[in-house]
Amino acid sequence: MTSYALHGLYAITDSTLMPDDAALLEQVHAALEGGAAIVQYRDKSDDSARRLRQATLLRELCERFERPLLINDDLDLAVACKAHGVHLGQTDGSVAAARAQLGAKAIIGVTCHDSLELALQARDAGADYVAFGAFFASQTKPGARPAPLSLLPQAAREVGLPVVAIGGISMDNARQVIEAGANMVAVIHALFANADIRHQAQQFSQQF
Ligand SMILES: Cc1ncc(COP(=O)(O)OP(=O)(O)O)c(N)n1
Ligand SMILES: Cc1nc(C(=O)O)sc1CCOP(=O)(O)O
Ligand SMILES: [Mg+2]
Repeated sequence: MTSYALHGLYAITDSTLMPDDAALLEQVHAALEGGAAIVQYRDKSDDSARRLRQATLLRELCERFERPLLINDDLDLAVACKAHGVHLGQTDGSVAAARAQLGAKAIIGVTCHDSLELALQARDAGADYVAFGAFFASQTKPGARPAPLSLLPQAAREVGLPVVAIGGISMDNARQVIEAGANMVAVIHALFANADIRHQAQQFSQQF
């Protein structure tokens, strides 16, 4: 497996904004053309056939661009579709189990909310990046627990892993989290609800 840069725009799919396979592929294609560095397939449905089909299509698309596809929540799906990694929330399973299934070169990311302590635990468990948020009000996840910008310089100094900022990131505020220490911005609404996804991805990518 190629080794990928954990830096730049981290595009996360949304099944409401991309209701079918064609929309999903077209929108992610535009994000990749615009420079998205990482793609995450995030689908909360229980339609396992659709999830496997879409994740496999996305993995093939990402490979054409030499960018990694990560699967949200679901290690079994990551294995089944031969994804390049998995993103785990605090109740989505252990880094050790993901590493054992996906191998040494897989990218494993962990949600750490607003907690440096959780990030240090994720690092010690073998994570490849840590994600903090929500830094701003999120349309996708309105109830997300808020995280302060002051966490980012601390994490950049103390964790020693690439840091992702998530939650309400837009072109109006991306600069703030990057200047505070984020290596990647994870975006759903401000990217995929935009009429020109390719241009928006370019704009985000140029912030780095
Ligand atoms: C890059 C990134 N960061 C955070 C999350 C959120 O993960 P989690 O807390 O498990 O919440 P859900 O996304 O599963 O609702 C993420 N998916 N990606
Ligand atoms: C999936 C997710 N996790 C968050 C967290 O804070 O952990 S915020 C969030 C939603 C991100 O979407 P948008 O860019 O539309 O706000
Ligand atoms: Mg999760």
